[in-house]
Amino acid sequence: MTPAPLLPPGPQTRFWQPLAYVRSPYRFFRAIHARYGDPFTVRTVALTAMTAHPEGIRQIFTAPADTYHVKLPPSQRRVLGRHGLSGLDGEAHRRTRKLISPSFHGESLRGLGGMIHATAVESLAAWQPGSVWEARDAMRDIGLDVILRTLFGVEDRARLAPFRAAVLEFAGAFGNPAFLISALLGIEHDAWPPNRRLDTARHQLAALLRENIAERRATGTARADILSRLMEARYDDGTGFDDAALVDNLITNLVAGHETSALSLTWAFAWLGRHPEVAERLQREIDSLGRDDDIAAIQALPYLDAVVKECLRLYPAVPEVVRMLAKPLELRGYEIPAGMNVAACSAVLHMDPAFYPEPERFRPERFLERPPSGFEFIPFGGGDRVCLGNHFGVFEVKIVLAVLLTRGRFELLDRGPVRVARRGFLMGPDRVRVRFEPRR
Ligand code: HEM
Repeated sequence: MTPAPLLPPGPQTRFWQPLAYVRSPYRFFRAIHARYGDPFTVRTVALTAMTAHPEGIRQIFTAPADTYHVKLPPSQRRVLGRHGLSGLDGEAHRRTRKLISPSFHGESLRGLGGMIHATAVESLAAWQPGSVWEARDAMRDIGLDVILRTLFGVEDRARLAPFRAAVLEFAGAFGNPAFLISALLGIEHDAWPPNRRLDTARHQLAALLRENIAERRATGTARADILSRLMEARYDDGTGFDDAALVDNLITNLVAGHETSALSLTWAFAWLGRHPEVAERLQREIDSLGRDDDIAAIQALPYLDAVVKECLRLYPAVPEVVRMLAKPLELRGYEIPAGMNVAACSAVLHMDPAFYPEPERFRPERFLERPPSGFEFIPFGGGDRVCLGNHFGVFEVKIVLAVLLTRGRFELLDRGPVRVARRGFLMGPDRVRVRFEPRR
């Protein structure tokens, strides 16, 4: 009989761990790391060997692609579909990513700046002076409108309403706690109400997207949005995405992209309201531009860049980046067997005083004094599956913040200790109420 492999140390309890993980992954990972060292083994959704050390993270992110495979659980397939990037692995993933990636980077991204700017300006114009809003809701509305314009290409006012309703219903269905709990428990029946609500919502959204695609195929209208770019993209053999792949990739990006950016913006309000000295320095830098529609100038502001990174560092929306092993992997002296998961733990790495002195403090200056390496700062994951929207997300957050701070004044009403809450699959700040006054 072959001996069981020696895994990194970790607690032995079976039931307490998933519960503690679901309640607060930050507290859970930090406590276990402090007790057992690095790497460590935990039982979250599955048995997982984790590291928060840059060397271990390098080993995970630079391993050959065939070290890992993707097995989307049925609940995730229900949300993302069968033909989107997240469900692919190996060569199929590499090929598809190569085809999609240019639409989210470089020239294509620069072309989207005007749409994001217009979305932020229109949202702000609708707010009443003195109104109080929950930052998460307001930022989510902006995030959804950004998606509708940049990804789906919906600009026509008359068509916005049904699209917005379909996206909101779909986002509500996959973020519904009842759906998340049933997904964790493996309840997959089509007739189960949370599953049925999700299927119906996805079906309606997909129908609108297919209609939009068919119209473009018929009229051949070329536009600056991402859907147009995806429709024009070609593999080396001259073929492109069929409708099913277009729809699933648009929906994948909607799921992966709308709430993550909105949570980063919400964190910005939570932190700036508690740190007036940072808010003043940022305001001076943004005001120095004199206008808020010079997209290239906004992107080049060093302090704005540092503020956005510090918001991404403290409580990363995805506290651990997981890979499923198809082959054994050497992780800091341990051989982790195929079938297990490995994970890079940003929740612990981003709090390591060796890289981030006084890690609990919100201090954007740290990114100007000592920019971290790619294995010391991982809010977007890394390696072959690094977030497809890493540039898009930061680009969007910077434009929206620049517009809001140029045109508005914001007073944070909830100034107590920072509290973090689960937001579906993600983590984000709890209760960030803000009072708005126009500046000009
Ligand atoms: C601040 C905003 C965002 C954060 C913090 C974030 C974070 C992440 C993380 C941690 C991953 C997993 C990466 C890995 O496994 O190594 C990921 C994957 C992904 N993200 Fe993002 N994301 C953000 C914005 C976006 C946006 C705006 C989009 C698209 C519009 C997007 C699309 C995706 C996609 C498609 C994947 C899967 C990539 C693949 O499997 O190849 N994300 N994101």
